[in-house]
Amino acid sequence: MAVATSDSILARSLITDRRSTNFGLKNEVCRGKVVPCRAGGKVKGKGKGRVEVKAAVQIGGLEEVKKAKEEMGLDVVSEEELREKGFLGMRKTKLVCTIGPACCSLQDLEKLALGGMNVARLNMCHNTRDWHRDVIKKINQLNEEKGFCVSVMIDTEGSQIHVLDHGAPSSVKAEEGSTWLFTAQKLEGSPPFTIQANYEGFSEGIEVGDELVIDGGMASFQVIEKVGNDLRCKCTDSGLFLPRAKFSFWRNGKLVARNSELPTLSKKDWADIEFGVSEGVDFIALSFVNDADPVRQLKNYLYMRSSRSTRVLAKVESLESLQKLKEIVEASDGIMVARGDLGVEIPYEQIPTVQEEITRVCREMNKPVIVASQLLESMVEYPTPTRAEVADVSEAVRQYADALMLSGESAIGPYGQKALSILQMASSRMELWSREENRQSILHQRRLGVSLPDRIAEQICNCAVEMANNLGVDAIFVYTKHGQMASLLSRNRPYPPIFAFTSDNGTRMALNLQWGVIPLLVELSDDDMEANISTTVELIRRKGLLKPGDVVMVVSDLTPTHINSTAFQSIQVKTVV
Ligand SMILES: Nc1ncnc2c1ncn2[C@@H]1O[C@H](COP(=O)(O)OP(=O)(O)OP(=O)(O)O)[C@@H](O)[C@H]1O
Ligand SMILES: CC(=O)C(=O)O
Ligand SMILES: [K+]
Ligand SMILES: [Mg+2]
Repeated sequence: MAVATSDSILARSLITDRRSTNFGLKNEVCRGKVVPCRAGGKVKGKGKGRVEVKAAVQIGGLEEVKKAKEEMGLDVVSEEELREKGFLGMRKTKLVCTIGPACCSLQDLEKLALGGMNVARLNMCHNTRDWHRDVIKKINQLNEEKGFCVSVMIDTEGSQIHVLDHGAPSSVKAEEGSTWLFTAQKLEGSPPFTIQANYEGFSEGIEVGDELVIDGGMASFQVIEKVGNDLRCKCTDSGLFLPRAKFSFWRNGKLVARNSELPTLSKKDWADIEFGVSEGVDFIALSFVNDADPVRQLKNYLYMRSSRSTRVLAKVESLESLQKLKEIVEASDGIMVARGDLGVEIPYEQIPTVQEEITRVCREMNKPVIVASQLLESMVEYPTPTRAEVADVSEAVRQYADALMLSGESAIGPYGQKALSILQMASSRMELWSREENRQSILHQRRLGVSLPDRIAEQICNCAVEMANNLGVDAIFVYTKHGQMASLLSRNRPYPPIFAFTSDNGTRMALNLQWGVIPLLVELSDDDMEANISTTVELIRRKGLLKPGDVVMVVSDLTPTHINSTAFQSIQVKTVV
């Protein structure tokens, strides 16, 4: 298959390559007549356009178009966005909100859904299972009754050395020069100058002279004496102990790595996972993954439980996980760059480059990536973000992260909805900017590498996106069972949005996390691709969202059940009439 430097060559090479069975393409690759155009040229009807694409089938006029079930189509938020901003104006970067006491009522959840929340995250570190169950119930209710499409993620507690909740007051101050006892012994109440750790072995291997850092720099201590398993420490840099403050130990400027001693999946985590499976959550995010083993273990478990539609995300938040990044990405269904805890384990100044690297590896290996923590941290208290926070959000969007996440900003802050609208506006703005930037220096797919197992599907999607960008089509329609083709298209970060039609609800909810993908649940035929195309185009057209002259690129990978059926993998360009 030719990789061309201009759309016309690409388009013609696709059209003339009708025999391309050696590439696994049994169907026609592309239908239509293409004349040369400049990159970014817009295809619209016949007028003065430099490109003319004729639809092989007159969409909309077909008698056999099935009456699509309204309730299964487009979610209300995407529909409204499309109506207001058109195809190109649709936001591509997905938004995750952590649900906490500040936003757990049905009304608050609805406002977040309306504000563009794609995934609701429940952090199992906090609150009771009944509380989490109640939130999940409300989200399901909103999806079913009001036409939203919000996926649910649970985030495990994982094992980490931290300060036990010390009850009121919520924070304790350590002054420089003061001496403190750190212990894992169970104590009555909160004795002064004493800090309780959650893990008995917290001081194993720690020596006098080591530095003990709280929350990655909130406060620092020097170990001056070891008494049994307890540590007596002198405060060298004053600061606060917040609830569940994290410990890290440093020696000669290097982290004394401790995470590998702790299980990634504790008994409580397994119980939380069991809870998540029984509640039918869409994603399970594993905290403190150090290598691929716990990810594989959980995926096997889900397979055995016949809960294959639950996707497993690995949180990268330890030094160890960075050393095993590729195997973790490969084993998981997606990654979260958990910058909060990562900042406890590596020096702050390394976070931006580490984030960029993780984002790059995920895209190369075709796994969605969430950038999380402190995106708009000051909004936990204040109604406006700092300019630096907006710049950080925009940088993550420019890096083409699949999703951005709010933590305390939505869970406990009074300005959660506003924080969400800032993520939404900042992403839309930066997406527009990057699109313009890319038009000038077209991103070559070579940069993505060719590392994926399904090379045919990968190549089809790469070419389809290049063609879609060059032709300036309005939307890409893809028909997919497990979401593979939709995610391969998303990986290329096309200019137009990707409407992914699937008959599998698990696939629909998982695709909610993928950049630029609008997942729709529809009944699809395994054998009749033309019927699928006309049904779905009609679904969007009847809502008044596709107009005559709009151009849709159609990509499919549905495997037919009839051996003689020709529909296989195909790219088609269709003009709505
Ligand atoms: N369900 C909840 N109930 C009460 N408080 C919550 C809840 N979820 C989050 N919070 C609060 O919001 C803050 C930020 O939430 P978040 O869950 O993102 O914490 P985190 O420490 O970044 O995550 P992790 O524990 O996974 O590292 C927490 O410190 C906690 O106070
Ligand atoms: C999100 C999370 O777990 C972190 O940033 O540490
Ligand atoms: K967690
Ligand atoms: Mg964390």
